Amino acid sequence: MTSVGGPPSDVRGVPWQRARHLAHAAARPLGAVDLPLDLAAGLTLARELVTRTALPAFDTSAMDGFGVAGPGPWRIRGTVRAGTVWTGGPLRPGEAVAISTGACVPPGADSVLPVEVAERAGDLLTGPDPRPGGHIRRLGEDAAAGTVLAPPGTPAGPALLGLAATCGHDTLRVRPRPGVRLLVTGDELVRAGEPGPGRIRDALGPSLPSLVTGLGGEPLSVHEVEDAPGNALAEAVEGAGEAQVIVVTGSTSVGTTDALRRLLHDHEARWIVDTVACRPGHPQLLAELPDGRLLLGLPGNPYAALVAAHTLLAPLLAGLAGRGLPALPMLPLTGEVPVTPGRTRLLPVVWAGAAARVLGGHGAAFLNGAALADALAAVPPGWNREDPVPLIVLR
Ligand SMILES: Nc1nc2c(c(=O)[nH]1)N[C@H]1C(S)=C(S)[C@@H](COP(=O)(O)OP(=O)(O)OC[C@H]3O[C@@H](n4cnc5c(N)ncnc54)[C@H](O)[C@@H]3O)O[C@H]1N2
Ligand code: MOO
Repeated sequence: MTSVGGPPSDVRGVPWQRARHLAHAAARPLGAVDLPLDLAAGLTLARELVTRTALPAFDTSAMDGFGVAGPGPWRIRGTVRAGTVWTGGPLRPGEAVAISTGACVPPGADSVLPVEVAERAGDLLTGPDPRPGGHIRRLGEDAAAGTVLAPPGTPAGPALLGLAATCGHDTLRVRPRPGVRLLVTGDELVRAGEPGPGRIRDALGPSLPSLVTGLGGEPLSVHEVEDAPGNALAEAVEGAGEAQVIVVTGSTSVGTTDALRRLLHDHEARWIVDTVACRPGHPQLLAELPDGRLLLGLPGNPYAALVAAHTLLAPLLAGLAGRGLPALPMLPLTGEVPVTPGRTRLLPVVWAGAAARVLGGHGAAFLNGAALADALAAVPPGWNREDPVPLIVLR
């Protein structure tokens, strides 16, 4: 493919894995903000998570039963419930307290006897000889105070939020979701009902916002942009405002209406990727505008656009959020695997035991396979049938 504006040849026809790395490296992480835990959900840690207290913060009973000192039988001196502290002084050998799971073990108690194995008659307790330390979660046995529990770049998922609360944090320092403005080009597109002759339904306006959200971005708006005449695309790019990323769909190819490459040339954009050696999705592109905004061009064909979003947008948003390049698990493939010489082939797959099975319905304009897929397999050029392939997990 030729392209207007003469991007350097080393960014053209970039190998698929290299394209991912280039997109990730092009992103400078956004500034960090302190947010309450609920608002930090789904964002990315901008600094390490350190526990403020030891975990657990006190010797904790792991069972409902009796805290006992030394071998039995024992005399029960009282009760200690979760949330309270025993104030009756250290237990001496032969003494016990009734204790709840989660309660603070009194000093002197060296194990907890679960209620199921204990026999109580009044304040007399008997039971099997306890294992020293049995059923006690010792102060600091999970982590000492000040331990680093998660590095910067960790997503603030449900477990991390719970962990942060456990550690005594009310807020987290996180990087916000990168804002993404979506510009959908194509005069042939209609937005509702069945399309008439020569017209087709816009498949990308309805699908890209949730895709952006799933990749960690903030979809700001979807604008429909006229192909021609005039400079509607340039105006839309100018007007895209605060967005860190502008995604343009369609207009990536070399037809007379494909204004995007001309626009990048006119704006003296810095090319990062100009076409990727993959199928579909070959014409995708990524460039940095002089004001620092990143502009991503996705091919108009819907499955090609999806593939391209997972190739360039996912690493780009990860980089802006301060995350690492998304990891790609590997599995062998079953089913019919079309290959394209010299190009990575992106194919929809479903989980099939210890392998992934290739689905049909993956023409560049057809989303049927992708709609049913658990993942996209990235089959590299020169692939051997037995080799595991990298997978982009969709669900
Ligand atoms: N001479 C060449 N022509 C084309 C090449 C090429 O290398 N040389 N590459 C082909 C490939 S591969 C693709 S992919 C497309 C990319 O085209 P554009 O990104 O410029 O997109 P359009 O031309 O506007 O549209 C392509 C196709 O997709 C349909 N479309 C567009 N937007 C949407 C949408 N939002 N929802 C559903 N369908 C959409 C559009 O109607 C076209 O059928 O270029 C090839 N051509
Ligand atoms: O590469 Mo196009 O993106 O096949 O349809």
